[in-house]
Formats: sequence, C-alpha cells, structure tokens
Amino acid sequence: MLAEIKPSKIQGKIKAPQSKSFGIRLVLYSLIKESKLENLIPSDDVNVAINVVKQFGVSVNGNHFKLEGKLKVPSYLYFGGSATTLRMTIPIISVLGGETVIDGDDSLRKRPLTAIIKALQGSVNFSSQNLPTRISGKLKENYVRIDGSESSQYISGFIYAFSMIGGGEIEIIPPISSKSYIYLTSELINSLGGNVKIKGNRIYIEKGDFKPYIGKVPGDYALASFYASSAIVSGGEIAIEDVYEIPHFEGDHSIVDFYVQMGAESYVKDKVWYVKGGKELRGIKVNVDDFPDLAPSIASLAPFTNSPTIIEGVRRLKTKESNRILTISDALSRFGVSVYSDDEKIIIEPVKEIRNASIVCPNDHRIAMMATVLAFKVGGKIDKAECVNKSNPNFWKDLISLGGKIILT
Ligand SMILES: O=C(O)C1=C[C@@H](OP(=O)(O)O)[C@@H](O)[C@H](O)C1
Ligand SMILES: C=C(OP(=O)(O)O)C(=O)O
Repeated sequence: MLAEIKPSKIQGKIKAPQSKSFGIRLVLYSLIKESKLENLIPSDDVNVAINVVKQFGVSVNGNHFKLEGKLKVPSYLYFGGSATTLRMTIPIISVLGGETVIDGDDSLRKRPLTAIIKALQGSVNFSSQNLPTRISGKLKENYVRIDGSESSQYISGFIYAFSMIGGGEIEIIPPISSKSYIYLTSELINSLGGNVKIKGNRIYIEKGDFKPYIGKVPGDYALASFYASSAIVSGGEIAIEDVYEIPHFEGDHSIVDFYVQMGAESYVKDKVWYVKGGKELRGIKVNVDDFPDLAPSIASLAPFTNSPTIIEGVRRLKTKESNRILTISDALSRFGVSVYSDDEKIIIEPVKEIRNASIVCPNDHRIAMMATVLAFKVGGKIDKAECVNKSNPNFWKDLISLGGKIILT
C-alpha cells in the first residue's frame, strides 16, 4: 500500500491507539487467569499473542480469553514480528518444560536471543542462536540470572512464568535497560493479585491470588505521540483520549514531558492528553535507554526546533524491527534534515530547508509513523504503508479523521 501525504493541519479529538505492551500482557495473562478485553482492536503483534495463547490451550471467544483444562506446551509457535511476545513466551516454556520449535518473520529472525540462551544454559537447550530454533528442557530451579542489557522483555516473561508456577527469583546482571517495561509488568501483575517485589537488581515473585482481568486495553503514549507531533508541527491542537494515568516511574508516557521540554503545550488531565503547537520549539538532550521506543517520536519533532536534539542511549535501537540508528537517520535525511549518528547517539539538526520525500517503510512501523509527521509539513510518499499495522491498525484512518490529507492506494 502506498500512502501519499499532502501538507495538512492535524487537529481534533481522537481515542489513543491501544497499547501494544498492555495488549500483549493482557492476552498472555490468560495463561494465568481469564481476561476479557472490552475494546480490543488487535494489531498484528497482539494477534501474534492471541495465536500463542490459543496454542497453550486458551479458548478465544472474540475478546474473551479463558484457559480450558490444563496448560499444554505447544510443539510449534510462530511469533511473526513480535519480539515482546517471543521473549515473554520463552521463559514460560522454560519453566513449564517441554520441546517447542519457535519461529518468526525475517525481522524477528535477526533479533538477538543471546541473553536468554545464556541464562538458561545447563537446563534448557536451544538448537540455534536465532529463530528458527528448537527449545527443549526445563529450568532446574525457580531462579534465573540474566543479563539486563539486551532486552527487558525476558524479565517480564520470567515475572509471568514464575507467577504461573507459584514463585521464583530473577537476578538481573546490570546494567538494566528498558526498566520502565519491567515496572509495567510487575505493577500490572500485582494489580491483578500477583506478588512481585523488585529490590535493586533482584525480583522476588511469590504465589499470587489472581483475579480475572475484565476491562479495556489502555491507550498508548508512544503510538499516540505521532498524532501529537503531527499536531504540534502543523500548528494544530489535539486531545488524545483514553491514555493511562501517568505512573510514578519514567516510561513511554515521559514523551508528554519531553514535548514540554521541547517548548510545546502538552499535559494529561483525566486520562486525556492535550497537545498544542504554534510556539517556538527547542532541541533537547535525552537518554532513551529506558524507553527506546520514544526515539522515533522525539526524532519526528526534532527537525522543527531551533537547536540540535541529542538522543543518547541508542545502542539497542540497532536490534529493533530495523536498525533504527540507520533508519531514523535515513528517513530524516530524505526530507533534507541533517543527522549525525554513531552507536551512542543520534544528533538531529534543525532543518533549514525541508523537502518533499518518498520512503519505503523499512519493515518498521515507527519509522513510517515518524516520516508521516514530516510529510504533513511538506508532503511525501510512504510505500509499504501497511507496516504500521504491527502496532496500530488505525494509524491512517485516525490521521485522516484528524484532517490528514492522505490517499491510500
Ligand atoms: O515489554 C515491552 O512491551 C516492550 C519492551 C521494549 O523492548 P526492550 O526491552 O527489548 O527494549 C520495547 O522496545 C518494546 O517495543 C515493548
Ligand atoms: C521494538 C518494538 O517491538 P517488539 O520488540 O515487541 O518487536 C517496537 O514496537 O518498537
């Protein structure tokens, strides 16, 4: 699909895209207790999670997920492009024990599994270092020691896995990256009757008394940020409804504050995120290691400021759906933005002369979303535009309803 975008003013009221992180967690929660997701509009990745729980024996009736009988470890699981589902499921397979062949699409096949393979060495065998691989064996004790610098998704997976079997302990070898997602998992599990305590680099999980989850999938700040950036850049005003309450830790919701630091009007009240453009913007310096998905969001606004934006802590962006150090730089450069990058940082200069550009989505939803913001300023084309479905199947429809002049063919 090709998206042809004309300069547009983005404004109005919209429901936030549903959170992929919450969506996957709430679907996987059905391996612990039933869940009913009232407003569910599954993205590709949430659909992956739904197919995975089905294979474990969960019955799926519309938006209602309930385990029928005993959990069974499937002999084959396919994860599409969803690293979150993959890396949360491997710990579950490893505590239950068994033999499963796991696979994914071309992008997932390139993403590392090094930390989990090492952590499970001696109990669980992997036939190869990347997908496809055959996992066999069972974790010997309810304890795991794992490198925290590759991905938090494994740690979230062990919080689920140990909650399923009545307890366990995780020791994380520092540095711990993407900490915000570990907090997200432990807070969610505890809010549903779990017993997870984080003490420094150790996580203690005890037996929980779980209740069903019946409710909505909360809205997502990182996905909504592309609507917000588009409004700011085009001088519009937007209200994004159904976002979650801002918690005590930093995370994807920190984008609300980053936009304030960049000079935009941005605040959350009663689960609505209000954003307004029109003021002079400035560059910021920010380390994204704890919330790496915000890099493309910040990069979408950075060219329109009056000073350079420095995004640090980008090392792990190389192993996302695309090498985002390269794909952020490449997409912005096509629009005439000067970008410097190395393994530690991306520096984005204020754009002097923005130009109309065409990009092909590098199989990475957030890069297409970032480029859309620039295209609203100057026009542009995005090929393989369906790549946004990984996390937000409503992306194009929502933006059209907010005034985006977009032709999809
Ligand atoms: O747990 C989650 O929902 C996620 C964790 C992050 O991954 P890493 O922990 O690998 O950084 C993030 O990039 C991903 O989009 C979602
Ligand atoms: C990195 C992402 O997702 P995942 O790791 O789940 O594939 C993302 O959504 O930006």
